[in-house]
Amino acid sequence: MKTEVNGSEQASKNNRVLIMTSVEAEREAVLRGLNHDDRFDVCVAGVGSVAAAISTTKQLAKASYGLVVNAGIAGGFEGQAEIGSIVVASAILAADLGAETPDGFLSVDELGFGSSRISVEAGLAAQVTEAIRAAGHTVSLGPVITCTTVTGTAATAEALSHRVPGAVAEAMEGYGIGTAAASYGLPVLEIRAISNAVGPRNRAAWRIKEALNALEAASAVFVEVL
Ligand SMILES: O=C(O)c1cccc(C(=O)CC[C@H]2O[C@@H](n3cnc4c(=O)[nH]cnc43)[C@H](O)[C@@H]2O)c1
Repeated sequence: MKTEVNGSEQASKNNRVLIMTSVEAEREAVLRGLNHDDRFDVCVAGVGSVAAAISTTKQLAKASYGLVVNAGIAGGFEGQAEIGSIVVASAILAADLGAETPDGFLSVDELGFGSSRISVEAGLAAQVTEAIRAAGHTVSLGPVITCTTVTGTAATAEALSHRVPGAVAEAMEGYGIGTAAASYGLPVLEIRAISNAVGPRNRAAWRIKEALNALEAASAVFVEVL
């Protein structure tokens, strides 16, 4: 739709935001942070890229948005994102989409079958990061990887951080949600709160409550910047 502003015709911007989480507990944390702002729809995507891509596509077919955000909890890479902190993706990468060879991993890009990378709006990601920091929270901006399998050994954690230098966090839906958003020509962001360290499996050490509190705090910032 075009509107007349100060005598010049400008495209009116759709300011509605679709936020996709993996599970209901994350959705509730985001809703608490948003404080009933009706510019935002918050939907459960399911776990894993495929479920998330399908759910996102279905929601995008039902209503019109200007931005899609994947929000939830995640594993943080050692030295990059501590438990209870927040990460904002500078890019979303499908880190295990490709082929294993005796000489190492080949991404789908290297295989010539597409792209394992979803770009985010760099300016907006930086703005959200700054706003979260200004609100007094610990936040890192960096690549967030999407994996089909939650990492459970130090060897896999190390291989992934070599594969994606500077990766700050690992989750399971960003690439699927980003692919759905891109198919509608929409920008995407991925914002996660860290519940556990990426490495040897220790489910008892996951700090889900702490991460959900951080996710709620990050979501309160969305109201001002998105
Ligand atoms: O048990 C609960 O109360 C609970 C509450 C909220 C979320 C959960 C989940 O298990 C969410 C699964 C979701 O979390 C992401 N995630 C978290 N840590 C990792 C990780 O180390 N590696 C990969 N993914 C991680 C992921 O996106 C899952 O879909 C439970």
